[in-house]
Amino acid sequence: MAAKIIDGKAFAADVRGKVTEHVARLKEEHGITPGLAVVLVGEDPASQVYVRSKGKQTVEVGMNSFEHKLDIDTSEADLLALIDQLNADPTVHGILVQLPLPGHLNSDLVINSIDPAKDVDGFHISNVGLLGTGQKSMVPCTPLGCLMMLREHHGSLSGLNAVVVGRSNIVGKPMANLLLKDSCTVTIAHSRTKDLPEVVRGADIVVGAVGRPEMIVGDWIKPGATVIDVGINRIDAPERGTNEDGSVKTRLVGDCHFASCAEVAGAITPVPGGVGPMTIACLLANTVTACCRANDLDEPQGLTA
Ligand SMILES: Nc1nc(=O)c2c([nH]1)NC[C@@H]1CN(c3ccc(C(=O)N[C@@H](CCC(=O)O)C(=O)O)cc3)C=[N+]21
Repeated sequence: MAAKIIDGKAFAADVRGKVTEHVARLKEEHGITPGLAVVLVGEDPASQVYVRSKGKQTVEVGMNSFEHKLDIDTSEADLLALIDQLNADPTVHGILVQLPLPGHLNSDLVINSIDPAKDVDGFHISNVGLLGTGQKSMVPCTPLGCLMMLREHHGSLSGLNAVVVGRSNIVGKPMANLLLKDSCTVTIAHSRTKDLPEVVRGADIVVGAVGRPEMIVGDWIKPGATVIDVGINRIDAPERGTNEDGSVKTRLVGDCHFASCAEVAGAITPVPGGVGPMTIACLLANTVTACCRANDLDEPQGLTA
């Protein structure tokens, strides 16, 4: 195995350390405690795990965590009323509505009702437009985490060929905008791209965000390229045996086939332990950034795009 493994867990711990220092300074020098509100509608088990993890880490870095758990059949009006209340609450600097929402709720409408200044996910159309035009915005957490790891590994990204595989609003598109802003030559590819392997072979930086388990294989990777794997896919792992209830055990894999990619790449992020932990760390970083902006204070260095 040739590639350097980029340790997202360690990197995330480092980001949380910086966030902790900033939070302490905001408290001491200004008497302000940043606050993050997380809204979860319904009881999806995976979402519950993420929300718990976010709340725990928010408290660990010294911020206030406000969790709002709503019934699965909550009406759109009630959800919008809660968001209005959080928008108006001066102790809340960041608002995250856990996605996906139940089908009867219009997620575009809900997300766009969040005050853009508190939109720590960076999903509000106003933040999307600001990022797309190179203006100051809230930047989506997953692409921001990927960018931080890429900058740390490469120093400058200027002139590098980046291929983003996946065109989602939450990862692919904002990732492409951030890479463009750092002067990469950017291609957004996806599952229907003609001759996708050949397109990926041209990349110095490959970002896998297509949501298909282990689709990107070593044979597609240019020797020495950096591979950032955003995918989190749970697949059956019969080699691990069965659970007590007789169901087959599972494991997490990325969108990149780790073993074969790692033989060719110069550096690669693992799954788990890569992009995932950085996503939550960047959510905390965005909350501090939002808090500083709301109070006309200098923003933390190195925690924004
Ligand atoms: N409004 C909104 N914003 C989000 O940012 C958001 C969301 N909704 N809905 C769900 C997805 C998913 N997501 C993850 C965050 C951390 C890990 C993470 O830390 N994963 C670990 C462990 C994974 C595990 O063991 O299950 C890892 O990759 O190492 C994964 C996934 C944020 N999301």
